[in-house]
Amino acid sequence: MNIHLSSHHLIPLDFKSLVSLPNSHTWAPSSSDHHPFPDSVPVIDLSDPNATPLVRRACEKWGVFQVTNHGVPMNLIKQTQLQTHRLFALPRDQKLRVLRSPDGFSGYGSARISDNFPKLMWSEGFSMMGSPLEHARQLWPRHHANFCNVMEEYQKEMKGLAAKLIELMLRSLGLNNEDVKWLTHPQSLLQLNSYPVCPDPTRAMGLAPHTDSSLLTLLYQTTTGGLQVLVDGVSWAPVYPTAGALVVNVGDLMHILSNGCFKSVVHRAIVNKVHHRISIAYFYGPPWDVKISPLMKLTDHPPLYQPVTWKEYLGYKATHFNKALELIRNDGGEIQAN
Ligand SMILES: C=C1C[C@]23C[C@H]1CC[C@H]2[C@@]12CCC[C@@](C)(C(=O)O1)[C@H]2[C@@H]3C(=O)O
Ligand SMILES: O=C(O)CCC(=O)C(=O)O
Ligand SMILES: [Fe+2]
Repeated sequence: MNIHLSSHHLIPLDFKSLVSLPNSHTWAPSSSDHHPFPDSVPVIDLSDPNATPLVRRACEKWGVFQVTNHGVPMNLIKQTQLQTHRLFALPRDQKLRVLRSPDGFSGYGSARISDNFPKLMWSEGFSMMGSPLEHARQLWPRHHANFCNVMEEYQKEMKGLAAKLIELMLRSLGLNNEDVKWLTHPQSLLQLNSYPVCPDPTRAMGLAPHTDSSLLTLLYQTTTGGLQVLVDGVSWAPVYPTAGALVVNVGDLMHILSNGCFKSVVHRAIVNKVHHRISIAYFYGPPWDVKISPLMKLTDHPPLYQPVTWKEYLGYKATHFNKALELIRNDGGEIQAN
C-alpha cells in the first residue's frame, strides 16, 4: 500500500494527486528557519579583472557564489530547462519505468540522501551519468533525440565551465592545474530536480540540508527561487535567482583538497504553493578511484584530512552523512573509519 515508504525511499510520491501534506512528508520546523540572514551570496562577473580574489573570498567565507558572464549560451540553458519540464510532465508510470536502482547513478527517483532523514522530500529527480540515451529511449521511443542532444550539449558546456572555475579557484590559492593532473579525466553527473507545487510549503522540504560531495557543483535554479544556504550554522540565506547566472557550490572534495581553506556549503531547497520549480545540477569531481588529499603546498604537517576517493567518500556519506568529513579528519575526530 504505502509505496512511498519502501525501504530505500526511492520512489517519489504521486504529488499531483495530493491536496494535503501526508504525515510521511511533514517536517518539524527548525529553529534556524526563524533567523533569515541579511547578507546575500556574492555574484561574481567572470569577466571582472578582479574575479580571482573575489572567488577566493567567496569560497573561504561562503562556499558558494553566483557567476555571470560564464560563457554558457542562454539558449542552451533554456532548452535544457524545457527538456527538464518535458521529462517531469510525463505520466508517473512512465517515469517509474526508468527508476534508478538503489545503488545506481542514472535514472528517476528520490534524492539519494532521502535515506538519511526520517521524513520524505517534496521532490523527484532524474540523474544522468554520461549519455541518457538508454533511458530516454524508454521514455520516448521515437522522440528521444532532442532530449539527448540537449543534455549532452549541456554536459559539455558545464564540463568546460567547471574546469575553468577549478583553475580559477586553484590560482586564487597560488596553485595551478599541474597540482591536479588527475583532473584531465573528470567524473561528472547531471541531475534534474523537480519540486511540484506543494499544498503546505512551510511544513514540507524540497531537498533536505546537505553538502555536495563533489569538487564543485554548478546549479541553474531558473527564475523560481528556493535554494537556501546555511550561514554560521544558524541562519538560512536565500540565493536569489539572478538573470542568466549559475550558482557554484563548493563541495566536500574541494574542502578536502584545499586543506579546509574553502568551505563546502550546507544548502537546501524549499518549495512553494504556486510554482512548479525545477533545478539543474551538474556535479563535477575527480575520477572515482583517484585518492584526493589536501594539496601539499597548502598543508602543514599533518594535513587536515586523510586521502579518500570520491567512491569511498560516497560510502562514508551513506553511513555517516554529515559526519563524513569528521571521519577522515586527522585531528583524531571521535569516529574512526574502517
Ligand atoms: C555524483 C554524485 C553526487 C551525489 C552523489 C552521487 C550521485 C547523486 C548525487 C546527488 C544528487 C542530488 C543531491 C545529492 C546530495 C544526492 O542525494 O544525490 C547529490 C550527491 C552528492 O553530492 O553527494
Ligand atoms: O534545487 C536546488 O536549488 C538545489 C539542488 C541541490 O542542492 C542538489 O541537487 O544537490
Ligand atoms: Fe546540493
